[in-house]
Amino acid sequence: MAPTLHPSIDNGLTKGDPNFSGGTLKCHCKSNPVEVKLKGNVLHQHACGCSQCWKPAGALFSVVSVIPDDQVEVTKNGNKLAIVDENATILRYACKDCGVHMYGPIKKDHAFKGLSFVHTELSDDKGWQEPQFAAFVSSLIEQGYPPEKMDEVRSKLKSVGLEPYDALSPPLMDALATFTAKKSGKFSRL
Ligand SMILES: N[C@@H](CCC(=O)N[C@@H](CSCO)C(=O)NCC(=O)O)C(=O)O
Ligand SMILES: [Zn+2]
Ligand SMILES: [Zn+2]
Repeated sequence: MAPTLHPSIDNGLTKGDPNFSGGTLKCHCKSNPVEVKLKGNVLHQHACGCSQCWKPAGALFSVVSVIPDDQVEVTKNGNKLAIVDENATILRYACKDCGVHMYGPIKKDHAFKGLSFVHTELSDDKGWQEPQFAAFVSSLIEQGYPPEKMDEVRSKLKSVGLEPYDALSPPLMDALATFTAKKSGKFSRL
């Protein structure tokens, strides 16, 4: 049987709306849910197989994207939020009651500083950018997934139009590498 990647990609992707202007994320709490308003559409939406991104129950992958920090506003029950790991690059703010990650800014010196990681499946609004690729696919194995089933996972990702990578996509990896080269002064030698 084909593996369950994520409910929003298992049966094919839903195209986003290029004119979409944002919406509200809600955590899974039945009462007093945390709400986060996103004042625009997201960028670089992707499936992520890493161990740190929040995944819904039963899913192998997270679906995660970024949005500029100034387009993120906690609008309800922000007192329920706490940072999952203060030492991580992405400071993931999760609901202390249901565990859902609501937003994750990067505050340290980094190529993606100024962007927050978010999960648009927490919103009922329609039009969010569709996933563009699959990242950190081999990381599934680190979490106990059988290596011999990885061909099946990669085939299923490809069948829905998601190119599998074992890190981020090449343009994003190039952006990270460019940042590193600039920081270390390597560009001055070229
Ligand atoms: N094998 C590790 C990889 C974790 C990892 O590097 N994750 C990336 C992508 S998260 C969204 O795309 C990352 O940038 N992490 C920084 C952070 O999480 O703070 C694993 O599976 O844990
Ligand atoms: Zn909650
Ligand atoms: Zn991740």
